[in-house]
Amino acid sequence: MVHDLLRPVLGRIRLACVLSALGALAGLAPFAGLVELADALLATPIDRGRAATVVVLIVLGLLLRAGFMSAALTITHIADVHLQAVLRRRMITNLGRVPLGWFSRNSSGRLRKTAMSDVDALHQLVAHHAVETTAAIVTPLGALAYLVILDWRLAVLAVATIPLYVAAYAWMERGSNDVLRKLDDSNARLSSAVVEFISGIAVVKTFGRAGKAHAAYRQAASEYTDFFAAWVQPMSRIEALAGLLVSAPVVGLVTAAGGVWFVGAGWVSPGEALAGVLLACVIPVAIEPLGFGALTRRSAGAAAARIRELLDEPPLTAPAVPRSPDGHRVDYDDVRFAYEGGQDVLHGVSFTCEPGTVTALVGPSGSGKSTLATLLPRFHDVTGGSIRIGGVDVRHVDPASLYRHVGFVLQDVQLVRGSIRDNVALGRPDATDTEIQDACRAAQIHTRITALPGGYDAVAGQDVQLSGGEAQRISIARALLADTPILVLDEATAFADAESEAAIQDALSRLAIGRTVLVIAHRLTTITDADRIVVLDHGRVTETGTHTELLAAQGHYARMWSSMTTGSYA
Ligand SMILES: Nc1ncnc2c1ncn2[C@@H]1O[C@H](COP(=O)(O)OP(=O)(O)OP(=O)(O)O)[C@@H](O)[C@H]1O
Repeated sequence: MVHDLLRPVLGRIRLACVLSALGALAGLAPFAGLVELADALLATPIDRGRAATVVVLIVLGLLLRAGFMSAALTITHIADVHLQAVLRRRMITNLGRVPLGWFSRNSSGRLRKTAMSDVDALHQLVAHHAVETTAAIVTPLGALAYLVILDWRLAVLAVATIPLYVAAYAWMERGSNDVLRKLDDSNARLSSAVVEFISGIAVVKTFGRAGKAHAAYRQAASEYTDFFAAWVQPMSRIEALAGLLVSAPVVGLVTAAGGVWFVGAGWVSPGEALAGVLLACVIPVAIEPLGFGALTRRSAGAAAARIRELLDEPPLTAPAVPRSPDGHRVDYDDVRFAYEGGQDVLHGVSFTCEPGTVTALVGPSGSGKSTLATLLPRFHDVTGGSIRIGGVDVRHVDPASLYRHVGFVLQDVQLVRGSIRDNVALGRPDATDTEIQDACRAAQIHTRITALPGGYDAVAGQDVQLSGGEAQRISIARALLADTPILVLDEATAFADAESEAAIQDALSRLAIGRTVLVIAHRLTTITDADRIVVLDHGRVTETGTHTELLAAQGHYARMWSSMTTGSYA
């Protein structure tokens, strides 16, 4: 999976690995040089010429190592920047094509994490991991090969303490899967206690249960700490001891003692024994990055999975030969729909919105009003039947041009990070200031904007925090300016202050003039003038007609109307 994501930079990473291997080998040259130097200095008389040449070669080796390594890291860092740009571009392109309903399921926090942190998590992998791992493998292998060439016994001596270290680690790791599973369980209990405590804090406090909720969190936290400490304390002692076995002083001491013995036995020269000691000390340090590498691979793997998921999100299907709607009549024809993996929430809904009329969807909470309305701008695609605009199935209209026909003002208004002017002009970036201001006047938000310190240049979310009602009026101004012939509106419910609500209703009425409007009605009082009311219940149309007709029919709507007067319509 990770490999697949790295494809655009694999060639560069491979080149960097070759350079890193060459750097690692060049880094061993000084050790070979030291053997030669020792031989030259211990010779009688001292071989000055050879010693000088060897010093030059040692310096050259060090310079080559630095040169190869920095070239390798430069290449991988450039590759990393390139890959980040490629991945972010691909993510944005794909997110621009996924159905809008996808964004309701996925929080912007999650998206931001993937686009920023997860892409960053690949940095270690691309910029450092391959280069450092190559060096970590080539350095000890090269060192051992060199020692074997000098004398195989030196190679054995150099790695003498490593089997003990591995044995200590294996002993420490025994049964760790079981322990890690228990640790995970304990961690999950702690996380859920934290989430419960934080997300429910308002309710918990209101009902005076803060102490109890806090106690549950404290208990989960102390269980986790106790368990972790019980597992980690003996391990850290063993780890410290095992670490000693591969530490430079211990390795140096063991190899020096062995070296003295080898020289005494006449197997190696003093210079060769010295190289054995030095290289034995280098090996544990050189292989250290291999341990971190596992961690890097694991976290990059998890990040890659999340990135992959975003990139693989299927786009909204686009027609091979797009068709243009003929007029603005909207037909729902036997529409069925089920959310992913769920049961049908709409069971064959049919009705028509005539051009220039207002159609209101009413029904109890959960009856499918929002689902039905948002199928028109293709937040999701129907699972059965069809929705047509001007006689053309919405799936046969080019997605980009669909939004020139259908606009929407929903309750969950998204303001982009930019000036108020940019936010209003989102659908028509070429709009003049006068047009923008006219739209804002009609949407009852102009006066509020001009009262802001920066006016139309104030940046939403930075210079100014707009209330839900204000943000909705901005989105109404946006829809007015975009001037789409068909509109999906979600009637305001959530705003406590009556003035703001009246302003929104007034703005919505202006917006509706002359368009084909489908409005999700949460209260019946606001839609008594609608040209047509479609009553939904459990995903089915139970009645349609005008307010007067439906009251006269004395059916579902009439019952809702009368219960509303007692305040029980949801
Ligand atoms: N994103 C979703 N994923 C799965 N099921 C969903 C989703 N959104 C809504 N539903 C389900 O679809 C059904 C219809 O919901 P919908 O929001 O369309 O009803 P509604 O009439 O608009 O309700 P309300 O007036 O409370 O907004 C409900 O059973 C709801 O649980």
